[in-house]
Amino acid sequence: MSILVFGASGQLGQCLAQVAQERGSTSLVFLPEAEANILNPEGLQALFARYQPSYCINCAAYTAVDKAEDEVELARRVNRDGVANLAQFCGQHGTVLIQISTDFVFAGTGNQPLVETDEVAPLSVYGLTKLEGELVIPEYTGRYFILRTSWLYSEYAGNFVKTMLKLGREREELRVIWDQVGTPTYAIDLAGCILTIIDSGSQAFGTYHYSNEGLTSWYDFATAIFQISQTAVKTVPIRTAEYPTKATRPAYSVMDKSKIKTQLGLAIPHWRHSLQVCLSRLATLS
Ligand SMILES: NC(=O)C1=CN([C@@H]2O[C@H](COP(=O)(O)OP(=O)(O)OC[C@H]3O[C@@H](n4cnc5c(N)ncnc54)[C@H](OP(=O)(O)O)[C@@H]3O)[C@@H](O)[C@H]2O)C=CC1
Ligand SMILES: Cc1cn([C@H]2C[C@H](O)[C@@H](COP(=O)(O)OP(=O)(O)O[C@H]3O[C@@H](C)C(=O)[C@@H](O)[C@H]3O)O2)c(=O)[nH]c1=O
Repeated sequence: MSILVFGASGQLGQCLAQVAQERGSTSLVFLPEAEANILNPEGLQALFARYQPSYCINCAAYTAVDKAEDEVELARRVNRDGVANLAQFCGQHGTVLIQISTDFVFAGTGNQPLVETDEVAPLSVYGLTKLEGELVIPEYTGRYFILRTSWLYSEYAGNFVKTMLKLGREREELRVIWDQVGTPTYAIDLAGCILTIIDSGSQAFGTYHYSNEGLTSWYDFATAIFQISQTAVKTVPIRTAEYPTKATRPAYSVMDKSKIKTQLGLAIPHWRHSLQVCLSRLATLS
């Protein structure tokens, strides 16, 4: 059995490589973007013909949330058209597609944990194009898992935790938004979830929510990062309006994970526990 991983050099792609190695999973094929551009149908056709994959994990995406407001067409090509290309080849080859999506498909105007069937209404170009990527998949295949996740961080690539650690060392004071509430997700845990889905051979296709357990604000998340890493920096809670950004983010994007926990029997770690794991790994790397 072979499992093709697209976007292998990104954050989640690298986490998948780490977890696959830890679990001794040898079926994953990590494809560099030069060989596996999801916007290149000829290249994809050759890869699918060569590997005849049982699963295709799409970690490739346009993820620069603010920049996407100015690069709408590029974001749409990667987040919608690239996904359509993969879904088409998956449909033709009987491959199960595992697509990663985002809490940013929601407007976040509520205050109750979001379930998979809740109304979507993205506030940003990134969120809209990720939603378009979700919607295009069933046009080509019914054999897919869409995993919506939120606030990914890890030892790899750029993310909020690494940004806070860097800024915490450089500055005396940091101002961080406290009126956006969600749940951080350690990308290593998400990678484990993806491999568990594959190992289970589950045919319960559809859309699922996955994050760590619990909820927090960016401010409380930053405070926890500094407390656990023993970084001495003053952290000031501010409102969203005091931190203007090009893209609008949802104010409340906590996702309910009952569906994935029930279907797969998953035990999901609390965000604070996983943050401790990540920070201790980062400390050994520095
Ligand atoms: N990061 C987060 O906080 C969250 C992410 N997600 C979703 O999780 C998934 C993984 O995110 P994450 O790993 O953090 O993202 P990254 O930005 O770290 O990785 C995305 C990867 O996709 C690559 N890529 C871009 N365009 C193409 C293309 N045309 N063909 C092949 N590869 C391409 C990028 O390469 P390059 O760098 O060269 O452009 C990059 O290596 C994405 O679907 C994202 O939308 C969901 C919720 C939260
Ligand atoms: C650096 C910084 C950010 N912030 C705020 C801005 C923003 O609301 C929040 C997070 O900022 P970032 O730019 O790190 O993260 P952002 O790009 O908004 O993260 C999102 O990425 C995409 C890909 C997703 O899919 C989402 O789930 C989410 O993880 O923190 C502060 O308040 N103070 C600061 O010093």
